Amino acid sequence: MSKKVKKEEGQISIHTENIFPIIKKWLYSDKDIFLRELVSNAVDAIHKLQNVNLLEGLQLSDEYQVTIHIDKDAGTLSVSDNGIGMTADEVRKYINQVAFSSAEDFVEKFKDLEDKNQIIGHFGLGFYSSFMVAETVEIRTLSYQKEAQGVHWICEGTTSYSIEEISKDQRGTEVILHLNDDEKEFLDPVKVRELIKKYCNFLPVSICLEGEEVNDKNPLWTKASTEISEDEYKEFYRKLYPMSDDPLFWIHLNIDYPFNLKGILYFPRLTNEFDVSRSHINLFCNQVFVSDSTPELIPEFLTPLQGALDAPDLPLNVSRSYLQNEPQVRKIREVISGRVAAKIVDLAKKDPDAFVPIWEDIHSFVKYGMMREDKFYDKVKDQVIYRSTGEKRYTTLPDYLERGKEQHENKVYYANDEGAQATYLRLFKSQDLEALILDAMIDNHFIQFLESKNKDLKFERVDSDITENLLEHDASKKIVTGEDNQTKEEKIEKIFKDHLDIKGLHIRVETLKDESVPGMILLNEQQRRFKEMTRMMGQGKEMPDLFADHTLMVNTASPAIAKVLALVDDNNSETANMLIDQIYDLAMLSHQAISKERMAGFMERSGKLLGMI
Ligand SMILES: Nc1ncnc2c1ncn2[C@@H]1O[C@H](COP(=O)(O)OP(=O)(O)OP(=O)(O)O)[C@@H](O)[C@H]1O
Repeated sequence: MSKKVKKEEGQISIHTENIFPIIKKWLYSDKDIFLRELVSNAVDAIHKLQNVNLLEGLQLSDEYQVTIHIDKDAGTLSVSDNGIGMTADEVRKYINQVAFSSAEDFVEKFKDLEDKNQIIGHFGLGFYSSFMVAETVEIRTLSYQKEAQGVHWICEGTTSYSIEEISKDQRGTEVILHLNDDEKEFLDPVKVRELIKKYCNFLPVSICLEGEEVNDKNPLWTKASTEISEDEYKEFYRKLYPMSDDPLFWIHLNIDYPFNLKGILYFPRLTNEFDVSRSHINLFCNQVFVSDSTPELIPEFLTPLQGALDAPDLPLNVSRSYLQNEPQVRKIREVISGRVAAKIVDLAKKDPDAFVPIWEDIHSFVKYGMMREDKFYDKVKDQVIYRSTGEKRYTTLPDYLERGKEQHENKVYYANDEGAQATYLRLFKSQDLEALILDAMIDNHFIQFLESKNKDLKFERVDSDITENLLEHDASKKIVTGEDNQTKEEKIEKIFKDHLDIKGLHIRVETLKDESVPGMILLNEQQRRFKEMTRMMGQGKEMPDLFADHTLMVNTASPAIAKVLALVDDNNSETANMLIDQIYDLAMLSHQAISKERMAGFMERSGKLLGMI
């Protein structure tokens, strides 16, 4: 029981005389948080009373509430609670000694520190932060204890305080801030409401401003996922991110061991306006908002995740450097990565068709995550799906390889530009060969990565070589013609080589099963990849020419090639050469790689050829 005080004046036990101005100046930029601190203290006081209530069976049955009151005439803002209250001794102990000695520690520790931003996170500001906006602070409090006497404490922004007994009927504490002249914005209910919404929106106790409850006491993450409908998840998302489209999927975390972590993480629908490079998670500590910029809590590849995380074991004034060095934060990241992987597996297995549109939105992140984290790779690798030219629009890699086992064991044919590689894809299709479409920015790296993970696996772009399956192997077609003892193939090769005098161009003559394509360009897979990589990395430097080395594959099955031969036999080399140029230019055009010089010739020649029909 506290000893009786009539009126007492004393010195707050701080040795650093100028502590108030120093801290005020240092913390100026983040002064809003005083309201969060006071409301958190009020909620704590209510929790303490609830605990005592349970332990001592007091059966205090009031509606617990924190009330914020603005008195414009008096220039005050007050935060009241009907919590546990304080006796005079407790005020001396917790306010004069505890609150102020932590302030003193703070000054001692950081007085030489240059970077002010680092300071805020290190210090539990607590009650003391009131002095950032108020010169004079009063506390009026009545302890829950029987026969407790009301206490009035006042401090006018110096190290002096006074404390005296008052009559107070209602249990609990009222903290009254006499706002400084330049802090009158905190007398505006709109501003105060905005601050409560920001910092205290999900606190578990009613917070009232001007007679109205402002907060949502039971945010969705505090409920069991089994009790929440899909619509409720979406509604909560809209509450956090108004104006956003529905999220793609979400994960509800409810972890008690080895640490406490609750929350709902949403994978958003990504639009052009969405900034994928910064963190979007709201971090809470026991439902008190802490920060919306804590990229350390989320694996880098999951930066787009949105939602709320409540980590009660982390300090309220959490700092960047704390998060970077805290082993628990690493574990949180691992848990999140594991849960996202599990969710992806679940979505893919449960409804493969519904998974497709989700995959289209998330695949780049998943692939990036697989390259960054082995564990993540192992968990999701069998769920990765690829767009395919086959009957089913999407396939997994094992399924694709299984289907093509006879024709191309361990080899994956792919296209990364359906337009430019249309001829090749058509050829593949005509022979019932399936190719995958890997046309995202990340796919170049991802292919390389998959090959390094699976030593037997080879990816070949459809235009990198002519697969055996597309070739006609009929020996009778290789019969020697004419007097010069050449095969038809040798003859065609010579005609093309003699006329197309282009640097780095090789001619290869084949007979395809399909006769519709007279010629196509082949680019060696490894050379092309190497050049593409060099291009990607060598910004500003001279770019390697992807076509410095290329092969024109001439298809003897095509009537156009037969025509070239006939024209040569007829000694009409002028028209034969026009056809050869046209075949080469068309093949280059399909790669969008025809040179400016050749383009003019191509257009002119096309006109002439049309006139000859
Ligand atoms: N509204 C209140 N009702 C009852 N006790 C209070 C109230 N506000 C503050 N106190 C007491 O004063 C102490 C000091 O408060 P202060 O906010 O400075 O630090 P804290 O809440 O302990 O820690 P933090 O720095 O994390 O806020 C509290 O621990 C509590 O015992």
